[in-house]
Amino acid sequence: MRASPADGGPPRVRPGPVWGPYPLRSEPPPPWQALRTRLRLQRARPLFLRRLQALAGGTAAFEDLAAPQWRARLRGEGFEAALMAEVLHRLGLLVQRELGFMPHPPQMLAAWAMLQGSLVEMATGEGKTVATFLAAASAALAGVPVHVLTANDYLAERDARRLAPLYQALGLSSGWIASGTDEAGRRAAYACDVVHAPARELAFDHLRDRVDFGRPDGSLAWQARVQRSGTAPRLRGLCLALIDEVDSVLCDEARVPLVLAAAAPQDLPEPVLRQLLAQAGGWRQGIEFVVDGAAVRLTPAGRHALPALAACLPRPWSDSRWHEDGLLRALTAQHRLQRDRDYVVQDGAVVLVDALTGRAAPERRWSRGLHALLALKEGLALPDAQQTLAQLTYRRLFSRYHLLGGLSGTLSEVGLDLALAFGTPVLRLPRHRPSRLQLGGIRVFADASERWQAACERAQALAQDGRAVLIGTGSVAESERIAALLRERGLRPLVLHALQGALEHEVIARAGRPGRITVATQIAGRGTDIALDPAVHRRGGLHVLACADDFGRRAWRQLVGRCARQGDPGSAETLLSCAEGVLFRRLPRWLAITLVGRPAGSRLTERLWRLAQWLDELDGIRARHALQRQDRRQAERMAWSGPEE
Ligand SMILES: Nc1ncnc2c1ncn2[C@@H]1O[C@H](COP(=O)(O)OP(=O)(O)OP(=O)(O)O)[C@@H](O)[C@H]1O
Repeated sequence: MRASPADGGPPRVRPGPVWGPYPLRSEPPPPWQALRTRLRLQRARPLFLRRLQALAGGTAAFEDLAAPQWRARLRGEGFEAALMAEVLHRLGLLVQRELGFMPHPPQMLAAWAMLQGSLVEMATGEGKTVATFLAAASAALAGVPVHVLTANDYLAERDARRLAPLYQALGLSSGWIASGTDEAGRRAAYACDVVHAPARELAFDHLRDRVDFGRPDGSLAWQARVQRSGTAPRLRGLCLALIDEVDSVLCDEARVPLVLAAAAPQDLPEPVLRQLLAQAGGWRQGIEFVVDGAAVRLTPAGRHALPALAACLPRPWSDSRWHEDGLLRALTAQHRLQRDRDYVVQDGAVVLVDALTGRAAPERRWSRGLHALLALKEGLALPDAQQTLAQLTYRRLFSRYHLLGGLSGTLSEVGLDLALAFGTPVLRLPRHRPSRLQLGGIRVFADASERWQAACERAQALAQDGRAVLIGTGSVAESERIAALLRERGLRPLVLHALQGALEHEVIARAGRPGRITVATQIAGRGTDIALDPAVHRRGGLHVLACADDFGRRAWRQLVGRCARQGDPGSAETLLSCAEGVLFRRLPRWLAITLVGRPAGSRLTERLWRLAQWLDELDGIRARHALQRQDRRQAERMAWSGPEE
């Protein structure tokens, strides 16, 4: 393991912590900290920008940063505005040499604000990758171990590979981790000054350290355990996290528990599971049970039928409470979870599809027998059961970092939520260049088939005109459906979804060509940078067709943000069905139907759709805070026993 900063005396990075051998913050900063940070940023911002301006056209060179006195100044003075302007200007010169463009002032401001403990909203396509590099390199020069966290393997690898020569030029080491990285590779990456990793991988490595060495509090007992084990912890502490698409990680994924599990013998006998599936298969939706959002509930008729069915099972499974619980799960497997929407079958196993990103998540499993029920439903071999070793949520993990920074194009909707949870303000930065996005409004259709037909017609017309088209859908199944309709018209769409994994970058590389139609789930909604062919640029750029019934406001903004990036031209329109998704769930039926056929620019449609999305977001915020409270209570209860973080 590489020496921690504490070995050579802790860097005096202000504001911030004294880095310990494996430092952890015991509690997240209080909410009022957000206000303090915001005021500090507001006060120092003019000075920072003036300094930056004064440096432009000067004789500074990025090679200066290799000199020990710059590192010493950063360690001693911390990330103060005047010094940071000097450092960031020099790092900008390095970016210019390696990538061919000078970072613009909002990118520099974003980097500085993150090092002050702020989250930053920068419009999609404004260059968050470079802003993150500027912050990561500055902190690494100060001797702080940096974790740059992304939503998935593809983005971690893409950014790490692209930025590696820049880190190298500064004499810094960098590494990256993906889901397939082996133990030695992980250890080598964590020993680097900057490591790029998907948030999930880092969280699991932290959990593994927790299981191997106990609570990493730097105490003598902990140090003794580390020494006895003969190996070192994988991570060098939770010092600075820079999270790309921070709202996705801290809000959308906040409710997904990260469970470190080991294989255990299957405790549910296969014949019992098969019987439950058969019983659930004979039940009808609306008669014996109803599907209510994500949950399945029994109707009075269903309850009435329970005792007779329970009696068919052997003891102890015929116990009424166990049977009801098992049957509800079997109903979920039979009727609520759908193949190619909620899960896919890969290499003879059921693989969960992340509802947010549309990506396959092989490391995630449904608990309490549901995964086994799905495998049997699909005629696959029964998977091993899992035993929980440790568990954690992203909110708990990231509240343990000494310094938390992050960027996203969509933060304003959740600014208050994040300030309350992490004590971090959200700084909104202006666009560097005015947006050339042409928003084509929203059209509502009576049902999904009508909408898909309209989307096909529109995509065909635009493709014939030499534009590139991106159609955003809500699921793998929807993507396949519209792709089939397009093929019937003699078109050859590219399809980007959960089943492709490694092919993702190839699809994205071709998506900006003239006449190209790409169909994608939310997989394309974040971080995807579609390079435009010059011919497409001349024709008006990429056109996004958002067929986004279930998209929240942020997911929709991210999808639309795939076009009109960095001052490019681009356009987008939204096609909704009032028979499903957020309009169906949140508006009375009669009201949703009145929106069908209204002109695309209708203010009423726009307002009602936004209201419906806002109600969904509000429910999400409530649920996240309830979970966080529960998480804290659980952690307090379990503090003595070890497995929870
Ligand atoms: N200062 C700059 N000048 C010119 N081009 C830039 C600049 N900064 C970044 N870019 C380019 O802009 C494109 C978008 O950058 P990037 O993918 O980092 O954007 P983003 O803000 O992360 O987008 P998203 O929100 O969609 O993830 C990239 O091709 C990048 O090379």
